[in-house]
Amino acid sequence: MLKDCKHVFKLDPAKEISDQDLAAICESETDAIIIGGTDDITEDNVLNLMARVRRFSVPVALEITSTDAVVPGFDHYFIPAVFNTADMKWQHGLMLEALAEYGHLLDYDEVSLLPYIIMNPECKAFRKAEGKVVAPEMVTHYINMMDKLYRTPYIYIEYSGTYGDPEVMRTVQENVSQSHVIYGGGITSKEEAKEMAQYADTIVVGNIIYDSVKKALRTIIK
Ligand SMILES: CC(C)=CCC/C(C)=C/CC/C(C)=C/CC/C(C)=C/CC/C(C)=C/CC/C(C)=C/CC/C(C)=C/COP(=O)(O)OP(=O)(O)O
Ligand SMILES: O=P(O)(O)OC[C@@H](O)CO
Ligand SMILES: [Mg+2]
Repeated sequence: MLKDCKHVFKLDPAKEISDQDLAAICESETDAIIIGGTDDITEDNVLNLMARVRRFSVPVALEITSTDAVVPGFDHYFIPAVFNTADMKWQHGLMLEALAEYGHLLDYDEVSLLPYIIMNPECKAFRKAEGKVVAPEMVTHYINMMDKLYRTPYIYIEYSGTYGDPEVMRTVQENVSQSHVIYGGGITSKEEAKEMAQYADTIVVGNIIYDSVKKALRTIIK
């Protein structure tokens, strides 16, 4: 689903957003909405946000971070897999348990793996997924492993909450051959969006929505 998307907004079901701001986001020229977050994700808040976003025609996907909060009716589902983790449960262990329990309900055409390298050690997702710090000289090796050996469909370079290092993204771009690169983290302006869009196929904009919808809308580059 993200393969045709240059710009995506990520909405957090645990955060409040007014109808007016949500309409501005959903009626913007963004290519898609992902609903997802790390903490306090419940069936209720996912269902509520999905129903509100569904009033608009923008495609909407769910990033599953809790098996208790999987709601039918999304256009697509993403399952995160963290590659720089100290505990493989965050790469495939939880996924395998979920498949053993719920696999019979899955339509694999509507589900994609979302492989992450989490670069910001301060972010919630890094802490939750027991991240291992990635030294700049290791970026190439992660990319070669994921892109050329695992041949993952996507590689999500996650700086959630902080603006990333363009040199790291340049290294990613120079080494990737087939994976679709997603960049997310700290984008708050058109200039930052343009800079990261040079290196990534898709850029994801999240937190700024909750500080200033006006600024968030300016990150849409076409
Ligand atoms: C209808 C249908 C599809 C039914 C399917 C039935 C079903 C339940 C199938 C199960 C599917 C499955 C295999 C699920 C596995 C789920 C699982 C537990 C995966 C592990 C998730 C994981 C690795 C979480 C780690 C954290 C992480 C990478 C989160 C990603 C999102 C992210 C980075 C958000 C940004 O953080 P944020 O919360 O915004 O932080 P701030 O507040 O600081 O901004
Ligand atoms: O919230 P921000 O920092 O914009 O990051 C977007 C997204 O990559 C979070 O998963
Ligand atoms: Mg967030």
